[in-house]
Amino acid sequence: MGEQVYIFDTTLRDGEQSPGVSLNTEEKLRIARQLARLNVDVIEAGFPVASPGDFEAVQAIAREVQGPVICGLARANYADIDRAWEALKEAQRPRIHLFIATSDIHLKHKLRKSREEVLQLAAAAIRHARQYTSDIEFSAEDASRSDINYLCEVVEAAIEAGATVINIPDTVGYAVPMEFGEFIGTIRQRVKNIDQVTISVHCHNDLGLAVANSLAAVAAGANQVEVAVNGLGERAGNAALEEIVMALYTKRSFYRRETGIKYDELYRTSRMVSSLTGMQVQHNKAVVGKNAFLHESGIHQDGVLKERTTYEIMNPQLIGVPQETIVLGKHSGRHALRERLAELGYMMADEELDKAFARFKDIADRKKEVTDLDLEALVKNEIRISKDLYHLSYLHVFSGTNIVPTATIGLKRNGLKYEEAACGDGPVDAAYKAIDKALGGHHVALVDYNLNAITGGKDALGEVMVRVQYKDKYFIGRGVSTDVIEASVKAYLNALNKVLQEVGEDAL
Ligand SMILES: CC(=O)SCCNC(=O)CCNC(=O)[C@H](O)C(C)(C)COP(=O)(O)OP(=O)(O)OC[C@H]1O[C@@H](n2cnc3c(N)ncnc32)[C@H](O)[C@@H]1OP(=O)(O)O
Ligand SMILES: CC(C)C(=O)C(=O)O
Repeated sequence: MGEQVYIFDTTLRDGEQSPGVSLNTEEKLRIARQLARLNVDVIEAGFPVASPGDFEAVQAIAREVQGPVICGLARANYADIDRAWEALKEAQRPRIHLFIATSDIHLKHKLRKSREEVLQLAAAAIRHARQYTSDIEFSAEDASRSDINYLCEVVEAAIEAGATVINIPDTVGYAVPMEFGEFIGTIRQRVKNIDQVTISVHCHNDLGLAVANSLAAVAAGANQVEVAVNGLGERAGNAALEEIVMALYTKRSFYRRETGIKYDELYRTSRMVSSLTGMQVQHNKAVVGKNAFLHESGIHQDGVLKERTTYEIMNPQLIGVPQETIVLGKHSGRHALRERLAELGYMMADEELDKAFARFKDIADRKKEVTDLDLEALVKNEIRISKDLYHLSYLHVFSGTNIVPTATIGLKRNGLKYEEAACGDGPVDAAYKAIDKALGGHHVALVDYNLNAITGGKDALGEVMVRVQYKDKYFIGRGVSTDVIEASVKAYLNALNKVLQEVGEDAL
């Protein structure tokens, strides 16, 4: 096979810039460990100067995760670079990723600097970073809307100053494939010593072209692609890791390039990231969507039964889609549960498995068969790392036609009981108001409420996901039960517990 294309994963940095996504350090560590198992080449762990939480997560990943290069983002200024290095310095293979915009629109309105000033800033920042490490990536933000002559000048200066990876981002997803391929080709032709560095691309999906543009760049000679699991990222997201990897593999006779990715970890990684970020994967999403390997119509089913490849260009087993050979129900034990959860991407410590097992048995008593979707719903809360302060002791709700919905709630915290009652527009509203009163009021706003039936049938589990906001931070809470009011209460309490765990009593 041909030359390698390096997979640079930015789920933990640009991916976390998805509106509404906020991961804590433990959750980021879990994702980073899984990315290492997937064998990505680079993990962009965060933007250390952005917040103490970001710094802590990058430092924890740099200390623990071996194998991939661990990268931290910094603007082209010394304070950002010093902070990034402080977080990265214990990594086995650290990389500082510096960026500054090169398009006139960004220079004029955002940076308020001349072309010459930006070129000098970029070069000085790279020289400053070089004192810490020889692995320096430089990104020309908004490259695809930059004047190509100026862009080539900046890239040349960046290489001269010591950058070892040159990243050409399509920051606002403005490029189209043929144009972007030619753009990369021009940079390769014009820039002195470009063959001495890795050429990277970072494409956004504003026009739905992030994957197509990245592949066009690979065909034109780029050898690093920046991606995020499930296509997460700012606005419409980044190029989806699983789509790039499987396109390069499936069309290897065309691209003649390879990645080091362990394909059978792809599905697991997608599930884990979806659970931890709360960003659901759309059913018809390529490669990892629920429908990606389902065949609905008769002619297709007939074809697949005769020969799978009539309608499948990828083998679901290759990417680790679990094959359901064991039916989980009330007679199943811990081993079967652990195995199935691992197949779904949930590697559980013994204590977590015990909790999940107890919840599984509870549900299995009420449902004949516990499906993969039920299981995921059950364990999602177990793997969102948080220590609950308030626990639900009891819930009574009166609701119906022509009566005012009323809820009574009993909560426990450190052995103390908190009980309150409230009326509301509906039973969920009443229960939430009762919780708010029991906590003595708080400064957290409910911004999103979603109720899903996990599987069909009368005995379906209801999964409620809420998103709450405290200042500029979002927290996701989940609750699962065969009773949707109980699921709603659990979800809200789960979110409030997370706020309290991270922010402390100031939130009250
Ligand atoms: C394309 C991308 O995805 S870039 C990464 C985006 N990610 C983030 O922004 C992470 C979250 N951000 C944050 O927490 C904050 O924006 C911080 C902590 C990074 C900076 O906060 P603040 O210092 O308050 O600055 P603020 O964000 O309001 O403005 C950005 C400043 O950085 C400057 N700047 C922006 N990019 C760069 C750069 N690459 N190099 C140097 N300066 C830059 C802007 O011109 C502006 O400067 P000004 O204050 O002189 O006008
Ligand atoms: C920092 C750079 C690589 C970026 O995220 C972008 O340009 O979108």
